[in-house]
Parts: sequence; structure tokens; C-alpha cells
Amino acid sequence: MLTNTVVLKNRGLLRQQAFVNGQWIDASNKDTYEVLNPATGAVIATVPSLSADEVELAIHGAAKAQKDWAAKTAQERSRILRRWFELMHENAEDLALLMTTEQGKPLAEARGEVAYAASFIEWFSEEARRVYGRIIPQPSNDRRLMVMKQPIGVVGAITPWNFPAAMLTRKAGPALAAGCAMVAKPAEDTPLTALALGVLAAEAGVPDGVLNIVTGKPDVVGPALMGSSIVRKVSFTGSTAVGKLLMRQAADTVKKLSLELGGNAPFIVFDDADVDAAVDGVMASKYRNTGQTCVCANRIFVQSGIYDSFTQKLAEKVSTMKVGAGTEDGVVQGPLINKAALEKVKRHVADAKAKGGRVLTGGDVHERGGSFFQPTVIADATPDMQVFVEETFGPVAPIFRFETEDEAVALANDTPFGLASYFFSRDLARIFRAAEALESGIVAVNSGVFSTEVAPFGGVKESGLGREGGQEGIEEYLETKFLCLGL
Ligand SMILES: NC(=O)c1ccc[n+]([C@@H]2O[C@H](COP(=O)([O-])OP(=O)(O)OC[C@H]3O[C@@H](n4cnc5c(N)ncnc54)[C@H](O)[C@@H]3O)[C@@H](O)[C@H]2O)c1
Ligand SMILES: O=C[C@H](O)CS(=O)(=O)O
Repeated sequence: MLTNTVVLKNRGLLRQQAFVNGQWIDASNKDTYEVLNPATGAVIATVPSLSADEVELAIHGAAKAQKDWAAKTAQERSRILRRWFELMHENAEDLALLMTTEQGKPLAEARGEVAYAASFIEWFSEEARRVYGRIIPQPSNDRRLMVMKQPIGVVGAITPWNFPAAMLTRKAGPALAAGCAMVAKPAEDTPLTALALGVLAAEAGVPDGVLNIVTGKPDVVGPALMGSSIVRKVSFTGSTAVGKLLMRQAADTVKKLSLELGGNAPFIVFDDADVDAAVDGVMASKYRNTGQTCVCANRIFVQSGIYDSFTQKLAEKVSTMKVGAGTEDGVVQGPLINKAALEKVKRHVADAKAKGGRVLTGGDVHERGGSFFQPTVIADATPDMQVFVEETFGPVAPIFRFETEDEAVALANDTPFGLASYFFSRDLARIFRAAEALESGIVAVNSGVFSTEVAPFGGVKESGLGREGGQEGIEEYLETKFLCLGL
């Protein structure tokens, strides 16, 4: 029972213990930490704060389990993953409720994330059976050459709070499909969804030790994963600052890394765009998850000829957005995850106003109090503002004016980040010029959303290394072996 009166149909999904080697465990020293509902501040659960020794227990259990898991046929692994996918759908409403309760996103968005998260398990249950090697035409007839793909082994996963289900399954799906075993650490703000996915994985037939969900302090669990020579790979999703720390820590064991890091997405609206469609595109991108996604439009660039009409239309739509707890009917903007996130948004808005930004709607904490903030549009934004340089991670849309295409692309690329870029244009030549010139791993044209399990997701520059999803996603969990067979 969640103390804020939310009751799950499948009460077994609410776990307040870590999942290690198929067992639900407390920390041996009984250390725990509280999980709060960001909409109310209520304590909804407590989970163990595991020690480094207990993380080691999970790592050794994963190493043991991984051998038998990799020895299964791809079809056997595929079928178990498929069952996990089915169970996620059968329990979708409970998973969504749990997610909204601990993360705050509107229930409709939580339902969407559960489906998105499940799609990675479905996709990689299929990809499991398409891990091909190849035969190489021999350079001399006294030998035969071949390439085989093998699972990396034990992998660590560290995931963020903003997509508590999808960021885990985007790693666990390909890892388990490849024959790896995983020790996953969810964000301390949102462990409950991950633990519930552990319940369903076990029910689906994922053997003990193949998937472990370890809860605890990042500065305890992180070093235990990064320092272990048994863990051959860590897949991290989170801030660029932590990603850089993990890169330094990975050096000691030459650990492979996948890094899905921070963003600072430009959203360019050219004067040949469909303005109404572009407004809808900004609404879909900027305010998704209350602005707390790595691919949210962070800087909106509008060509001067349509600047006034665009900003007016956007402000009108944003001013109608309903703010509240994610379980309330009609709510489309929930709370920010915590007080620190709220303070960052307040800091960005204050800085923009101090430097000449004009607030068209919102601009202050919401009357609900807590960590709620008014959906905001700021006109006359300039590149010297914090909203240009940093990822706001909140419901604030700064609108910058530009004159030429070259100026827009230069402004868009003027950042160390390169995860997603967006632009609206109906000029085909311009579409190809801009798509090729933008420095990001993902470019969305005439659309504010693109997330799908079938395409490679990832960034360039300081937004990360590697790709998740698509054909590429499983490669992150495979080693390539060259076999030379003398005859
Ligand atoms: N590229 C992507 O796919 C993607 C997706 C979601 C979020 N993000 C980024 O994540 C950031 C917001 O998420 P966040 O606040 O949870 O990020 P964060 O980096 O603070 O935390 C992410 C995860 O790392 C853990 N962590 C924190 N410090 C650690 C340490 N020293 N050692 C090991 N683990 C540590 C946290 O406990 C959490 O599980 C934003 O920058 C956002 O852009 C990127
Ligand atoms: O916040 C980061 C997520 O990766 C966004 S998405 O849902 O994958 O687009």
C-alpha cells in the first residue's frame, strides 16, 4: 500500500527490498532511505541502502548466473524476454501508478512510458535471435576465418529518475538478449518502478542472478560497480558530470561504457515552417515530463519574420496547461522531482529576466507550492543567459530570435552537448542542409517527438558514447571475436 492512498491491484509489485540473486533482501546493517511522492512530499516507501559488500554479492551472483544464461539458446532467452514484455503490459496500470507516485509525471505520460519501456523488451526479445557472426574469405587456403559475437558478461547499469522504467529496460533488454547478466542501480528518487520490473522479470522466468536491482547511495554502489573487474561494462544514463566521473573510474579496469548524458536541444523554427505545427512541436518536446527529459527543447530559435506570431501562439497554449499531481484528471504538468530541481529552474528564470528576458506566461513557482512551477515562456532570450548554456530540466521555453539559416545553425551548435536537435521547415534543400549541419546524435524534422525502440538513440560531443535501441543497441553488450582456424 502506498501511503498516499494509491492502491496497486497487484500488491506484489510494491517492493521495499533490493533484488539480489533472486532474493529480496534488506541491507545487513538495516540502513534504508525514504522514497517520497514529489507531488505531496509524503513518504511512500523505504528501500535498503546496500553496502559495497552487498553489491559485491550481486556482482558475484551475476557472474555465476551469466554462464548458464549465455549457454541458453537465443530462442530460449527470446521467449523469456517476450514473457517479461507481456507481463509488463498485463501490469501496465499498476506500473504507471507506481511511476507517477514516485516520479510525479502525469498518469497518461506514465502509461506511455510503460508501453515505451516494454517495447524495448519486445524489440530485444526479437533481436536476440539475430546476433550474427560472419565467415571471411580466407587469404590463404590453409585456414578458415570467422567472426563470432559473444556476450560481454556481467554489466552494470545506472539509471536516472526521469524515466524510471524505460531507462532500465533500454539497457536490460539488449543486455539480457545478448546473454549478459546485469546489476542495476536505479536513481534514489525512483527505485520502486525498477523493483517492480524485477518482480515481473522473475515471474517471466529470468533466472536468479541474471537481473539484480541494487538500491543504495550512488557514492557506495557506483564505486562498487566501477571498481569490480568482474563487471566488464557499465551502461549509464544521467548527467554529463557523473558520466565524466564514471569515465575516469572506468580506466582502472578498462571497463567498457555506454553513456547517455545531458542535452541542450535546439529547436529551430524557420520562416517557411508551418507555425501552428511548430507550436505543437514545441509543446510536445519542451513540456514532456514537465520539461524533465534529456531531449526536451532547451533553446527555441525562431526566425524574425514569424517571431511575434509564433511566441504569441505558444504563450497562449502554454497558459492553458493544467498543473497538479499526476493522478489528478486533466493534469499535463506535474511537480519537478525535488526542491533542488525547482531551485535550478527558479535560478534560470531569474537570470533570464535580469538579462532582458520578457516573461509571456508563467515565470514563477506555482500556487500549489512544493516543487510545482508555472509552465513558462520567455521572449527576447539571448545567448548570455543560463538557459542558453545549461540544460534547464524544467517547464521553461526561452525563445531566441535569428535572421539567417547560418546564424541559426551556428547558435544551435554553440554548446558542448549534442543529443537531440529539432527544426521545422518545408524547404527540402534546407532540411538536408540543416540536418547534416546540426551537431547531434538525433535530428527531428517537423516533429517534436521521435522516441522509439527501433532506432538508435544517443548523443555526440559531451552528450555521450554509444547508442541504445535499434539494431545498434545490442552491439553495446557484445564482444567481437576473430577466429582463425588452421586446416
Ligand atoms: N541521454 C539520455 O538518454 C538521458 C536520459 C535521461 C536523463 N539524462 C540526463 O540525466 C540528467 C538528469 O538525471 P539525474 O539527475 O538522475 O542525473 P544524475 O547524473 O544525477 O543521476 C543519474 C544516476 O546516476 C547516479 N549517480 C549520481 N552520482 C553518481 C556517482 N558519483 N557514481 C555513480 N552513480 C551516480 C544517480 O544515483 C542516478 O541513478 C540530465 O542531465 C539528463 O539530461 C540523459
Ligand atoms: O530523458 C531521456 C529519455 O531518453 C528521453 S526518451 O524518452 O528516450 O526520448
